[in-house]
This record gives sequence, structure tokens and C-alpha cells, in this order.
Amino acid sequence: MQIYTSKEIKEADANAASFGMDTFTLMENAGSGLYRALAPLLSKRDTIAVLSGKGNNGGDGIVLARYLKLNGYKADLIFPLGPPQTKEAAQHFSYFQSCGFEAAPFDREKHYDWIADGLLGVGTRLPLRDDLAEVTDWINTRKAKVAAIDVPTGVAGDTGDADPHTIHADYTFSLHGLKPSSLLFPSSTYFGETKAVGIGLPHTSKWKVWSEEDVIRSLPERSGNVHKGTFGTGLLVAGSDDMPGSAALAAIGAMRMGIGKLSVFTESGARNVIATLVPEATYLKRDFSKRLNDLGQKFAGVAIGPGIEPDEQLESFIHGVLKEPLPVVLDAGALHKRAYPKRTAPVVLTPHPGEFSRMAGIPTGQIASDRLRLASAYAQEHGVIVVLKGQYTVMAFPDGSGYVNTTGNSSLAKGGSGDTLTGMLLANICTYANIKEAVANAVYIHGACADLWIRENGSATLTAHEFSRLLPKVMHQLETAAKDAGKAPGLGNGDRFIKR
Ligand SMILES: NC(=O)C1=CN([C@@H]2O[C@H](COP(=O)(O)OP(=O)(O)OC[C@H]3O[C@@H](n4cnc5c(N)ncnc54)[C@H](OP(=O)(O)O)[C@@H]3O)[C@@H](O)[C@H]2O)[C@@H](O)CC1
Ligand SMILES: Nc1ncnc2c1ncn2[C@@H]1O[C@H](COP(=O)(O)OP(=O)(O)O)[C@@H](O)[C@H]1O
Ligand SMILES: [K+]
Repeated sequence: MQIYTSKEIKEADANAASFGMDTFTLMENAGSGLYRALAPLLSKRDTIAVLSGKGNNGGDGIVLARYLKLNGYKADLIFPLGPPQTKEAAQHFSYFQSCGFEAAPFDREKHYDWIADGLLGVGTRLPLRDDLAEVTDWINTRKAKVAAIDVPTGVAGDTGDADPHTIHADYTFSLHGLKPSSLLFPSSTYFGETKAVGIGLPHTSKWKVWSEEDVIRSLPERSGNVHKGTFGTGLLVAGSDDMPGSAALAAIGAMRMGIGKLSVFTESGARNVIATLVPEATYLKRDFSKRLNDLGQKFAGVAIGPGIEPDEQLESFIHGVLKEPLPVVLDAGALHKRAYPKRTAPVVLTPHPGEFSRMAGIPTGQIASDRLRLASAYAQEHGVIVVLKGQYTVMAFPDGSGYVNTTGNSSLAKGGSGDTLTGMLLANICTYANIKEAVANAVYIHGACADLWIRENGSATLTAHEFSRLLPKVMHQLETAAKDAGKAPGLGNGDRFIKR
């Protein structure tokens, strides 16, 4: 599913209009698409209130109400704030009336099984005015199922801001593509299950939700005449005498994800702990004062940071590594405010919001509601890939494109989860030809492991070393699906609804 800002939607509309595909037509497409998306959830016995506001979001509601009535559903079209004010919505209301239908009064006592929210869409300016907040409060106290048109009334399109009176939708049908607010906080908590509804416009967005189908399509081929060299040798610079586990978890992530060979560059005390847990890896004694030469010839990729305290020696070591022609993942102790040299091999940064705040100099509190834009701005300015972690991890690329991940859950909110992801990313940068797919698949599969965990176990109980057991199962399902292309394995969120 593609993601569009309000500005991009306006541009798409203007482009369509220049070819004669005007707003009236797009509104017709929106209403008929909404009807086709909603009807499978309805019964003919259900009573449905379509609440329309004065703008074009209300116009979409008018068209939806016409299709519902034409198809024999018990639908009332209601204008709680007064009649439509935009030209196209008013035209659609005239057509609604010409079909022999009338608007219904807003009766607060009447019971409805469903409420369609066509009050405000991406034209919202927060906060909600009192007369509207009174209507959204009424909706939130009903027992009815709520289906929002485009966005639930009370959130904006592009940011995570939400009015305290925002409608709590059970479903949201977003027109043309998803809006950033459906993947930001706190706004996304109001959307319910979310799906994009096409309105006949071509897709042009550089941002999308990375789906199960994308993973299956892009899994690298591993059969045939292959050997360990085929899948690269990775260098993991991680762990310290105080934090040996981070290196072990990253090493498990890398080995289970499919790297050919792994060298772990760590302190000698840590090595004794890690080697018993990951005997498959080789170990290099860490000395940051020595330059590691010819890394590009020896290794297919490097990951630096889990379980290392930042200091000057580490920083100068990172500067040395960045001069070498190979992909680099920087995490945890390796994440800092710094400039990145121009290089052809990619740099992948994996901050959680606290680390991103430190790197970018943006207060942590401002990050949640604007993650897509902030990560993208950083990626473009510094020429790096930013994996901004958390629920709905954002992957922003230097060319301005990006993906959002919808797998994963709160079972990952525990020390060690990020270390495993760093190892998985190291494996993928060593084994994939396409860096965007390498990053997105590691993030997706990491979350899918957590989704598998909570199907069988309590969400508080996941520990990162369980990835050793979860990864083989998830990878098996994906590989089976890839062989049997077109058949979804049902691991997480496919291209249907984003479940909450
Ligand atoms: N390509 C597409 O995707 C297409 C999308 N389409 C649809 O158009 C929608 C966007 O329509 P839009 O631009 O008319 O804005 P919309 O969301 O109806 O809001 C404007 C109204 O809200 C009011 N209002 C605003 N803030 C308020 C507040 N705080 N409190 C109270 N009122 C407030 C504002 O009143 P005003 O402030 O102007 O008095 C005005 O009346 C989009 O979401 C999608 O559903 C299709 O129809 C066509 C193709
Ligand atoms: N509520 C959540 N939903 C989905 N993913 C989550 C959630 N909380 C944390 N995660 C994921 O867990 C990982 C945590 O990484 P991080 O904070 O670096 O942990 P650590 O450094 O302790 O290993 C990230 O991949 C993040 O996206
Ligand atoms: K709405």
C-alpha cells in the first residue's frame, strides 16, 4: 500500500483534472470504491448512518450513501453541521436527491449498527471546533461499528497529531493510498483496521508499506551451486566485557538470517561468553587503535555498535571503516551526530527514537508524530539509510523514498531485540543485491518473529535469544510461499488490512 501526503494527493488530483478527470469524477470513484470495500462487512438488516461534513470528505459520504441506498441497504445520509459547501459535494447531493432520496435529520436517540464518518478528511485543521467535537463525542458513545472515510475525524493527514475528541474508528478506508497519520502516533491509535481504496489514479508515491508479498517476491534464491562464500563474510563489531550478550544476540541474528561466515570483533572477556553461544563464528581480538585494512576485500559488510560504549577510539575506528568500500550498519554505541563521507556503498543507521534524537538534535517528544518526514529529511541530507525503530519502523532512503513496516508488536519492547535486528541486517547486506530489499526484509522478518511469538505465548515473555528458534520457522514459511508464489503464508500483515 502506497503512502501519500496531502500535498501529493493535491498534485495527483490536479494532474488528473488537467486530463479532464475532475474532482466530481474522483468523488464518484471514491464513493463507489468505499461502497465495495464496506459492503462485505454489512448485513442487509443493519442500519447505517452516513455522517457527512461540509467539505469533500462529506461528498465522498454522499456518494457512499447513494450506493448503499441503491443496493437496498438501510442507510441514512445525515448532515449534522449543515448542507455541503463545496461545488462537487453539492452536485453529488443534487444527484442523490434526483435518485429519489433525501437527507435524514440528525436524531441522537436513533440506534445505528454502523456509522460511516465522512465529517472531515485531509482538509482538517486542528483543533476540532466545538459543534463538531459534540458530534464526534456522540459517535464515540454509540455501540455502532464505525467506518471512517479517508481518516477518522480529529486527526490530520500528514502528522500524528490528534484532537482529544477524535473518532475511534473500527475501520478506516483511505482514498488512493494510506495517509502518514495512519502510521504515526498518537493518530494511528484511532484508525482501527486500515485499508487503501483506489479511486482510479496511478500510483506515484515514493513511500509504501512493505508487505508480505514484497518480502516473498524479493527473497534471494539460495538453491543450486552455492557455497558459504556465496553468502558473504560479515564483520560484527559488537559486545564488551560488560555487555557480551549484545554481540551474541546480533551474531545469532546474522547466522540464522543466512550469512555465509561471520567474524566477531570484540573484547577478549566477551569472546569467551559469546563463543560458547555462537561457535559457528570466528573471533578477532578487538583493538580500536589498529586500523583494519582492506576490509572491502575481506568482508561483504560490517555492523558496528551493539554492546559498545561510545568513545573517541570507537569514533575514529568508524571513520576508518567508512573510508572502506563496503556496506556498513551502525547501531547503538555507534550512533552519533556526525557527518558522513560521500561513498558508493550504503550506510544503514538503526536508531530508536532516543538515539535519533541524539543524532539529529530533535527533541524525542517531537519524533513520534512526524517520524516519516524527519527520518526522510535526515536520510536525504546525510546520504544514509535511516531505520527509525519502534512500532511502524520507518525505513528512509537517501533518494527520498521509504518504506514503513507493520509487523512486530510490544513483545519486542525489551532489551536485546534491537541487537538481533542489527545482526539480521548484517546478514542481509551481505547476501542481497538490492540494499532496500535487504533492509526492509530484515525489519519485516524481525517483526514477523514477534508476531509468531504472541500467537503461541504471552506478549511479555519474549526474550531476544528466542529468535534462534523463531527465525527458522518464519523463514520456512516465507521460503515455502516464495516457491509457491502467489500464495500468502499468513505471517503478518499482507496487502489487505493493516490490523491493530
Ligand atoms: N484524491 C483524493 O484522494 C480525493 C479525495 N477526496 C476527499 O476529499 C477530502 C478532502 O476534502 P476537503 O479538502 O474539502 O477537506 P475536508 O477534509 O472535507 O475538510 C474541509 C471541511 O472541514 C471543515 N473543517 C476543517 N477543520 C475543521 C475543524 N477543526 N473543525 C470543524 N470543521 C473543520 C472545513 O470548514 P471551514 O473551516 O472551511 O469552515 C470544511 O468544511 C479527502 O479527505 C477525501 O475524503 C475526494 O472527494 C476527491 C479525490
Ligand atoms: N511496540 C513495538 N512494536 C513493534 N516493534 C517494536 C515495538 N517496540 C520495540 N520494537 C522493536 O524492537 C526493537 C528494539 O530495538 P532497540 O530499542 O534498539 O533495543 P535494544 O537496543 O535494547 O536491543 C526495534 O526493532 C523496534 O522496532
Ligand atoms: K472522515
